[in-house]
Amino acid sequence: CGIEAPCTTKEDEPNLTLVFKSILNQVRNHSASWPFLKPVDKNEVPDYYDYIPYPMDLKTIGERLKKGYYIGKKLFIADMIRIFTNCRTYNSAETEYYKCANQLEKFFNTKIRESGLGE
Ligand SMILES: COc1cccc2onc(N)c12
Repeated sequence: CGIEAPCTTKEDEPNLTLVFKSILNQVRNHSASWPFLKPVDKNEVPDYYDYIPYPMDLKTIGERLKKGYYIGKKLFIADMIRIFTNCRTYNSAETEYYKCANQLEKFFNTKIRESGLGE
């Protein structure tokens, strides 16, 4: 759907929630997703929230998806990218976390392209 080919009916509109759900599940199942499955635990990492004002994780994205928060692709992509940028802000480049963020972002970008959500 777009200006050149407007959606004729509701059915034509790609069911974005299904697409986001599929991408989220594939990202969650990736071997590099383990640091990002749930919010960083303040007890484990006491200063994390001093450096990261807008935390994000895959569990939170799943909850937002269920609530219908992602009415467009930009909101979904922004939350996912925030996971990676937060991780690269808090962790230095040689850490396992930083490497997981880069690997997972590469995988995510591929899924976005494959799904046709990319530009
Ligand atoms: C378990 O995840 C962590 C533990 C400790 C520091 C962290 O920065 N970014 C993370 N995802 C992270």
